[in-house]
Amino acid sequence: MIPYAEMGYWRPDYRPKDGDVLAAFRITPQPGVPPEEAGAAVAGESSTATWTVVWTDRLTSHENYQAKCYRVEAVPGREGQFIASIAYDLDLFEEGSIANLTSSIIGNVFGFKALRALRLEDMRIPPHYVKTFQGPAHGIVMEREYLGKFGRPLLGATVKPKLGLSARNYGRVVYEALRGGLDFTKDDENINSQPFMRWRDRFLYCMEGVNRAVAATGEVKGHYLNVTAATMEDMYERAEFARDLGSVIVMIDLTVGYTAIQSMARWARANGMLLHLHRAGHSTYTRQKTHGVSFRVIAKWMRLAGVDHIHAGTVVGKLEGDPHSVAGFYDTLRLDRIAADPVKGLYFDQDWASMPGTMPVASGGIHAGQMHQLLHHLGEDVVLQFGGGTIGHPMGIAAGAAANRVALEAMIKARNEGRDLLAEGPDILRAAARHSRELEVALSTWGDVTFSYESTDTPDVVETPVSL
Ligand SMILES: O=C(COP(=O)(O)O)[C@H](O)[C@H](O)COP(=O)(O)O
Ligand SMILES: [Mg+2]
Repeated sequence: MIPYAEMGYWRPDYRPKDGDVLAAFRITPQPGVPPEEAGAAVAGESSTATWTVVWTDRLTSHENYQAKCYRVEAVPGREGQFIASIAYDLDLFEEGSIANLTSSIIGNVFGFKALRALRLEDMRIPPHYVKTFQGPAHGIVMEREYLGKFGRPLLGATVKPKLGLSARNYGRVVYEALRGGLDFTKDDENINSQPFMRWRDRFLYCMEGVNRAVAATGEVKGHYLNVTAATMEDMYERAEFARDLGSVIVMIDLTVGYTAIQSMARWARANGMLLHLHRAGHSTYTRQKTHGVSFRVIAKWMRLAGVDHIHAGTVVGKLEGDPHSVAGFYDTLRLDRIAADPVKGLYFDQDWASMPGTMPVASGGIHAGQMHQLLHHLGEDVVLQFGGGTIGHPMGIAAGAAANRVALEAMIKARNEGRDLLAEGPDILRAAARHSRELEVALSTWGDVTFSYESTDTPDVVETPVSL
């Protein structure tokens, strides 16, 4: 076997071009494999190479098409781990196709024997390639304009229990939560069209709940109707029915796959519907810190693919995610130009070339008592999604919704007055609760609930000095 480094995939002299796609891989070579050879192998296997030289290379502009590992650096404090920086010529990828991009970048290479583990930490998508994607069907600015809601995070709730409610009872939860003060309710990731509630019945009762809540409050409201299904034909049928019923938003799960997501994004733009993406399944490959794909890369791909919303972590809730890397995910989704920042796990500068932003959704074990932390960490352009933290309220669902709305508005007012949310947050909440029995009960029920139980996860903070 000819070493990949000798085949031209290790090129420490190479200077990336503006139009190159760049990737930062965390590599853990097998014992005895030099890190430069492991980096070259990743470059080779994710671009043109096979295990030996083939004569047909000479029929192509081979050197141009070879991905180039141009830097390998040891990760301080993590023995045996290195960051390999790899550049890919733009000609290697089909325009506007996440499927094609990923078949190269994460295609074969994660099973490669020369490596014990491999993690795709970040990518730089050059504006030349960004411009070939549709991007979010509408984006954050248009979403706010459609909804007429400005200056605060949006509020939502996932209907619980996840499975088993009949359509009529499900629609009652939607109505109660929306009339109580939320902007959105949401199907859970695994609600599709099961025997206990078929999709058409769910859509009808949910939209009845939405319409009654709109009439009662005078606000635009929505329910994310999950159109995830076995085939594109089924998804289109469900989405069209949602549109015909007057829904402002539909939802899909990450499990449907990249091509289906891009198709639904195109449909959502053509039909004036917001598109919500639940990242169901992502932790199977994002959570391990030495193998898999970082969620910041998934976030980047999904902004390109064209979703308006994506679940991106909460910092304080029940699910994994440290504050620095969650900040990196939110920046990736919302900002137009992002500077490399190793503390946030951002390895490269990223220029989105005015592609609209995707609204991050914070969901998973959050409640009104954390409102100061949520606003502090996550900012304003975010959907705060309280499932148990609405539907579990002792006074009922509408009361749970009201508690969240009062807590949010109190916190926005305090922020606008320049108060220190983290230091004064609990006092601000207690003061607001003097005028809101719903918030008072929410705080006494969940005020002490935190999910800071010892996590054995290594924080996903980047210790490497790598930046472009
Ligand atoms: O059902 C919920 C939250 O319910 P609850 O509010 O009752 O905890 C969402 O599916 C998860 O938050 C997904 O996680 P993530 O948003 O991290 O992808
Ligand atoms: Mg869920």
